[in-house]
Amino acid sequence: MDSHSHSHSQVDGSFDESHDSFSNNSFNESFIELDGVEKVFDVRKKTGFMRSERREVRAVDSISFRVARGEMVGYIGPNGAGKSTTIKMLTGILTPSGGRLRVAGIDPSRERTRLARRIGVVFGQRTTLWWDLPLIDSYKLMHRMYRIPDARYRENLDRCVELLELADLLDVPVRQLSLGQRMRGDIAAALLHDPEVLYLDEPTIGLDVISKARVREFLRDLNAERGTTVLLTTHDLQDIEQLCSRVMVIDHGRLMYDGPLTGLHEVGDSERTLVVDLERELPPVEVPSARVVRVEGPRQWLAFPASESAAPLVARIAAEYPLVDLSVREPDIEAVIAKMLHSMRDTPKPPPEQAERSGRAAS
Ligand SMILES: Nc1ncnc2c1ncn2[C@@H]1O[C@H](COP(=O)(O)OP(=O)(O)OP(=O)(O)O)[C@@H](O)[C@H]1O
Repeated sequence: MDSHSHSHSQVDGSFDESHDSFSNNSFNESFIELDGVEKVFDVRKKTGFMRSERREVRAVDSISFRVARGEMVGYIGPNGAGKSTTIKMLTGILTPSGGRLRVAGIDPSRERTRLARRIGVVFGQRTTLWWDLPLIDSYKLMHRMYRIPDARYRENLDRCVELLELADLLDVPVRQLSLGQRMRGDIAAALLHDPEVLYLDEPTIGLDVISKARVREFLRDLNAERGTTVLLTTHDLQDIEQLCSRVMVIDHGRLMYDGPLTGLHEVGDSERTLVVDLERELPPVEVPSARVVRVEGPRQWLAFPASESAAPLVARIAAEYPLVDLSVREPDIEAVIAKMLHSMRDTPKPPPEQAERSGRAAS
């Protein structure tokens, strides 16, 4: 998908009609387009009796990016960075204070209802399902609300029920579902009308390992089979690792990085941890490119660069030590972002070739 490289390069927030992405095919392919988009909230703070102060909160500050049809992109950042505000503008719930925004060629805030037929939204912390009704009744209501043709509705419902394992849950009132069951129910609800783009806000939050794996597998299949474009907000790095070839980092309303996850690890020098269980207590393992950071009896923790594969390291340890078991732990997303932002403040920008290779860090 070569056309994406054009969108990666535009991170300065300027909107220029003559920009190359408007004069070649990538314009037609890009499904989501933001050019210098801003959202400023006016916040009034009481400062005394009958007195208040007006303050501006720049939740989104001149953000520009393109997402091509069929891409799966992670949209991450610290709390309050502006992620939800961006998603709300993309769905048309909020109107931008400035800049230009298009989804499938539509201005979301002007034509919210028309766009609603083409997008699906899942908020991990809230449900779009009717709390007191059995799951199937919510789906029936959506069938009518979105005027989904009967055959299409049946087909989509059957598919979701099968892949998300909902058969036994359809007659259960939503309030009785577990978090993981409810999440699968919500994902199905967002897909009944065949949306071309799916916005997912924390889709795996609070789920156990098995439910997470099931949701991720479903999303991967959906993207592969239907070419659904996915924009994913998450605090779980494994969501990004397993689903997204591209990740955007936003901080204080600004786009700070746009590129592959490995590039993000490189910019921040982040580390993963290999936890090995040896047959018995031994001196710290000695292998190149990893260092032992903790030892507890036969168990040892080795830190290694997150941008590198664990496979050679594992092979080496398995060959030289009495290995019983192992697991790889990802750094948390907050730590990766913090390191990246820190290193960007401290070091001059990388030369363009390097930025191109390892993803783009924007100022
Ligand atoms: N309706 C509003 N009125 C005033 N300020 C707001 C409003 N909505 C969001 N903000 C502010 O805008 C900033 C960005 O908020 P936003 O919810 O988009 O962040 P976020 O990246 O989604 O954070 P989180 O990860 O915590 O959900 C924050 O400072 C927030 O307080």
